[in-house]
Amino acid sequence: MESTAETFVFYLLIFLASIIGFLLYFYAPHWKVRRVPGPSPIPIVGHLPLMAKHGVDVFKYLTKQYGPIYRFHLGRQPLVIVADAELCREVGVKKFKDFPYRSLPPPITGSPLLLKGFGSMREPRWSAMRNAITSLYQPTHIGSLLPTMQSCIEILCENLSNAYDEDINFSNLSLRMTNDIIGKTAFGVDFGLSGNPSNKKTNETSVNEDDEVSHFLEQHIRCTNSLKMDLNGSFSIILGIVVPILQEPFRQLLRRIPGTVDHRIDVANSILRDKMDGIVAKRESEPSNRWGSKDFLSALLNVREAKGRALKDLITPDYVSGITYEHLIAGSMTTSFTLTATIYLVTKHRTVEEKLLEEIDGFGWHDAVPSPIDLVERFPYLDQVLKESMRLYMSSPLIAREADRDVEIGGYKLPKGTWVWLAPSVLANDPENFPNPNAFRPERFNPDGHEEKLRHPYAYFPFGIGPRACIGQKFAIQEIKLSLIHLYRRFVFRCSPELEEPPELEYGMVHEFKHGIKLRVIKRTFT
Ligand code: HEM
Repeated sequence: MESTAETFVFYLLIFLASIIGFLLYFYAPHWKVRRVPGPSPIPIVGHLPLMAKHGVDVFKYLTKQYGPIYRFHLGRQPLVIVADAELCREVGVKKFKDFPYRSLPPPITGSPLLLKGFGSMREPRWSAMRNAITSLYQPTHIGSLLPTMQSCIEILCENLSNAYDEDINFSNLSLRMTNDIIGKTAFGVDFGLSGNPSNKKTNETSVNEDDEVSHFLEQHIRCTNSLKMDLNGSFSIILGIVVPILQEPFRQLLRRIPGTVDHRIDVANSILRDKMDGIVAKRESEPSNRWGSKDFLSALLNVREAKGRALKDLITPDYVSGITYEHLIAGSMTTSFTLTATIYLVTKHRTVEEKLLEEIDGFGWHDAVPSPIDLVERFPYLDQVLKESMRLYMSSPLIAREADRDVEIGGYKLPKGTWVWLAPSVLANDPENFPNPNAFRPERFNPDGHEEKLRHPYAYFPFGIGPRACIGQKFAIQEIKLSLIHLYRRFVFRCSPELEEPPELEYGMVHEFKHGIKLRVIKRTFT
C-alpha cells in the first residue's frame, strides 16, 4: 500500500516537474523581453496565426497599435520588432557592434549550404571574407558582367517577341532570366532556363537538355520551397519554430525515414551540396581556365589563392560552395520580384509609363547599349521608378539581427541573444516620410524634390542597413535597369484579364507573387 502511494507521488512529481520544465522552456525567452509591449502570444504558436492571416502586413497593424518597438512571437521565439527610422539606424549602424549578426530562423538552420553562406556567417570569418571579396561587387567588376547580363536579357526579349497577343506569366519568365544570369555570372554555367528562343515559345516550359543542370536546379527549387517562415515547412522546420530544442533530433530522425518531407529535403540538400562541392573542386583543379573567367566562383577561388595562407584557411571549399550557392537564393528571386513589381506598377500607371519611355527613347538610337556608367548617370527617372516600386513591393520586408551582448534600444533593456528584427516595409509606408503612401508616385524620390529632402535618411532601406547590408546591391540595380531599358525599348505591357488584383504575396525568406503576374505583351512600333 505504502509503495503504491510512493509510486504515485513519484509520478506526480515527475509530472509536475515536466509541466514546470515545459512552462520554463516556453516562457523563459518571453520573460526576458516581457517589458517590451506587444499582443499576448498564444501558447506554442505565438503570433503565427496572425502572420498566416495578414502576411507581413501584420507588422503595419501592430505598429499602429503598439508603436515603434514591440514584441512579436514567432512560435516560441520572441522577436523585438523595430519600426522607426531612428531606432533602425541605432540597431543597424550606430550599435552595429552590439548587433553584428543575423539571427538564424529554423528554415536556415535546416539548410547545411545556407549555413555556410554570408548571411549566416559570424566573426572573425565574416569580416575577413567580406573584405577579401568586396572588390568583386564593386562597379569595375560588376560593369564587366554587363555583356553577360545583356545576353540573358536578349533571350527574354526574343521570347517575348514570340508571345505577341498571348498572356504571359511575367514572374516566371523573369525568374528564369535572373537564374540564368546568376548561373553565368556566379557559377560560370549556362543554366539555359530561358531556353533557345529560336525554337521555343515562351509559355511552354523550357526543357533543359543538360540533365546535370536541370537535376541540380530541381533540387534547388525543392530546397527553396522548403524555406518557409510559417507552419507550411517540413515537420522539423515547424518544430524548430515552436519547440526549437527538438528541431535537430527530429531532423536527424525524420531524414532517415523515406516518404517524409524531411527525407526529401535532406536528399535534395545532399545532392545540392555534392554538386556544389563537385563544381568547386573541378574549378579549383583548372587554374588556367579560371584566371580568364569573370564568374564569381572563379574570381573567389582566385582571391583565395592570391591572398595567402590565412585567407585560404578561412575560405575553405565548403564555404566557397555555400557562398556561391547563396547567390542563387539571394540574387535571383529578389531581383526577379523587383523587376516584375516594377513592370506591373508601370503597366498600371500610364503617365509614369509615358515619362519612362521618353527617357529610355531619348538615350540614343534603338540598339545603343548603355555602359555601366550610363546606367548610373543617364536614367534619373528610371532610378525613381525603381525606388518607388521597391518601396511598395519590398522583396525583404524584415531584416534580422541578434544582440551579441546586453543592450538598450528605445528605452528597453534587451539581453544578449535577443532577436531584433527591423521592419523596413513598415517604414516605407509611413505617411510622415512618404505622404499618401499607397500612391505609386516615383517623383517622390526626385533628389531635388521637397519630399526627398525632408525624409529621414533611414526611412528607406530595401537593401538592408549598415555594414551588413546587401553586398549585391549594385549587381541587382545594374541588372534590373538594363532589363527595363531593353524591355521598354521593344515592348509595353498591358494587364491580362486574368491578372489577380491586387496580386497576393507569399513570404518565404523573401517576397514572391503567389500566383505570378499575368500580362499581355505589346510590341512597340516606331515610325
Ligand atoms: C533587388 C535585389 C535584391 C534585394 C532587394 C536584396 C536585399 C537584401 C537584403 C535586405 C539583405 C539583408 C541586409 C541586411 O541584413 O542589412 C541582403 C543581403 C545579402 N544579399 Fe541581397 N538583395 C538583392 C540582390 C542581391 C544579389 C543580386 C546578390 C548577389 C549577387 C545578393 C547577395 C546578398 C548577400 C550575399 C547578402 C548577405 C550579406 C552579408 O551578410 O554580408 N543580393 N540582400
